[in-house]
Amino acid sequence: MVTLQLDGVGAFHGRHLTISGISTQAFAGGEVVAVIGPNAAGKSTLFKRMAGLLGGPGEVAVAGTQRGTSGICYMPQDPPTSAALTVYESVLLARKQNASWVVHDTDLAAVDEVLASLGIADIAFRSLGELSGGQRQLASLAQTLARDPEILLMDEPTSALDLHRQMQVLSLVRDLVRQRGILAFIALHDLNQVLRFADKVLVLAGGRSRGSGPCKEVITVDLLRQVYRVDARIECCSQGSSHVIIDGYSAAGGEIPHRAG
Ligand SMILES: Nc1ncnc2c1ncn2[C@@H]1O[C@H](COP(=O)(O)OP(=O)(O)OP(=O)(O)O)[C@@H](O)[C@H]1O
Repeated sequence: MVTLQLDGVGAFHGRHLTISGISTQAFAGGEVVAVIGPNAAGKSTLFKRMAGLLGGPGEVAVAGTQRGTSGICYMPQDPPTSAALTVYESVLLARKQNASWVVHDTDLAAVDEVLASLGIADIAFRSLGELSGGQRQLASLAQTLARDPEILLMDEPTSALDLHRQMQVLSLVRDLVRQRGILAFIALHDLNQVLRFADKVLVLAGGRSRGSGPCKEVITVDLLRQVYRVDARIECCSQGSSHVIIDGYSAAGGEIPHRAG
C-alpha cells in the first residue's frame, strides 16, 4: 500500500522559505486527505513541493509505490491549456509515460472511461480553447485521472464547478480512492465538503501546519476561530452528518463583531 509522510517539510520560492516545518503522520492509500487553510496559507506551495516542482528542507517520504514519482499526479489550481488540442486528445496525451509511448487499445478505453465517469463524453471533440471554465476544469480532472495515479494531488479541483458537478467529482474521486487504493490530497475551501468527503485533514496557516488527523477531531470550533477567524458551530444534521454553520466573522482577529444573517 502506498504511504506518504511529511517530515519537517518546507519550500522555497526563490530565496524565500514560504512554508516550513510541516510534519504529519503517514497517510495511506485508500484515504482522502483534505488540505485546508485560509488564502495564502501555503496549500498550493505544499502541493508543488510534494510534486517535486519546488525545492526545500525536510522530506516527503513516499513508500509502497509501484511506479515511484511517476505515480504522483498533480492537478494545479490553474492548469495551463493548450487551446489547439481537443479534450479527447489532451486526455489521451496525458497517458503518455515516456518518449517511446505508442497508443494502445487500453489507452483509448481508459480515455473513454474517464470521460464517461466525469460526464463529459459530449465535449470530447471540442477544442480546449472554446470550453467554459467549469468544462476546462473537468477536462483537467480527466487528464489527471487518466494518468492512473497512485498519489493524487488536487489543488481546488472543484472551484469552477456547479453544485451537482462538485458532488459528482468528489464522489468519483472518493470511489476511485477506495477501489484502487489511491492516496488523494485535495485542497478545498468548503469545509462542509471536507466533512462529507475527506477521511483526514491537514490544516495550514501562515505556511505552518496547524494540525492533522481525522476530520472530526481536527475541525473544531476553536480551530475555526483561530485559523479562519470565524465564529462557528459544528452541528449534526437530522441525517447524522456534521456541518459547519458560520455565525459571524472577525475583520481583525480576536473579537468577532460581525454577525452573519
Ligand atoms: N511564485 C511565487 N513567488 C513568491 N511567492 C509566492 C509564489 N507563489 C506563492 N507565493 C507565496 O506563498 C504563500 C503561499 O501561497 P499559496 O499559493 O501556496 O497559498 P494557498 O494556501 O494555496 O492560497 P489560496 O487559498 O489563496 O489559493 C503566499 O504568501 C504567496 O504570496
